[in-house]
Amino acid sequence: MTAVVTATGLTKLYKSSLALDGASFQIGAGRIVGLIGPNGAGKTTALKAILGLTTFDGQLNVLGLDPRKDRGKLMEQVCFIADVAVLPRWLKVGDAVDFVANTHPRFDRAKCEAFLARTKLQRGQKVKQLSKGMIVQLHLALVMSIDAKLLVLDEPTLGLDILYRKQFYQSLLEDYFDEEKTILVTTHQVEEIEHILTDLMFIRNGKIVLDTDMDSLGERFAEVLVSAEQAPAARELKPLDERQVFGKSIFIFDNVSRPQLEQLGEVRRPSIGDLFVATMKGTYA
Ligand SMILES: Nc1ncnc2c1ncn2[C@@H]1O[C@H](COP(=O)(O)OP(=O)(O)OP(=O)(O)O)[C@@H](O)[C@H]1O
Repeated sequence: MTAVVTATGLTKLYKSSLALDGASFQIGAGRIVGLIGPNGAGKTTALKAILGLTTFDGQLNVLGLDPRKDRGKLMEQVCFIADVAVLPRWLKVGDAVDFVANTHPRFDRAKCEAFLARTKLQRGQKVKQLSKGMIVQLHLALVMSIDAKLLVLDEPTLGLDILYRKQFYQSLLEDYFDEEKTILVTTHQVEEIEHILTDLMFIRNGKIVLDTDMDSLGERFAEVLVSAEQAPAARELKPLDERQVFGKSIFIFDNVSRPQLEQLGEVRRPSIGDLFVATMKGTYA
């Protein structure tokens, strides 16, 4: 695997909290990776470290560069949308497009115009006249039109309606992504990105607690719908989680043999959301 990001023992200590606690992971080229974690888990901090926007301890290599030393060079190949994206209130939509077209060598104006045509945004509108979601739409149109090797998205669809969210992920896949590009995305709306991810990382208290590609995830984890009579036998197999639905139990198992599970009931792959809830149990205890 050609690694685009390699983190080893990534640690970030803020005054009173350990945001990253020795996190280690690798992201390969041509992957779409979801970094998923509860509030305060360290997602934004990890992204900031990757982008050279914060100091940290440990080793980090991004596209062959050290984000601490080579931020300028890195920015030529990386694009980023923050969850707190800000554009000047006086800026007109058309001027924003012109500005990026004039300053970024990898910006494709025609692509940007095509993205904007799918929104209600008008060239003459000022940022202060736009709704929250429309500002995000403008930001996404600008960033998705830059041909970057690594695209980092921190909660990219925050404040967007469901129609646009679906459209965004679809066009991320169809119009942006190719095997030369890598996307790292954080979101709390996991069910919406499930179908586009090639890899999944769970982060909790600054540590990576799950790091898997989606194919292996389906082999390792299983969800089984079990009748009340079979439930005690299922519990014997030490499930990760159990929840009740209409008098039946749904169990999630980690690394239990398929034939064994098939005797208990219908086996399927758990959704990322259910796996997340099962893995993160006790987070707010
Ligand atoms: N500038 C800062 N100064 C001090 N502590 C910080 C700072 N930024 C983040 N933290 C702390 O670091 C930890 C991780 O924060 P981070 O923003 O990385 O979490 P997150 O996973 O992105 O959370 P969320 O899903 O809520 O956005 C939290 O405990 C937070 O309080």
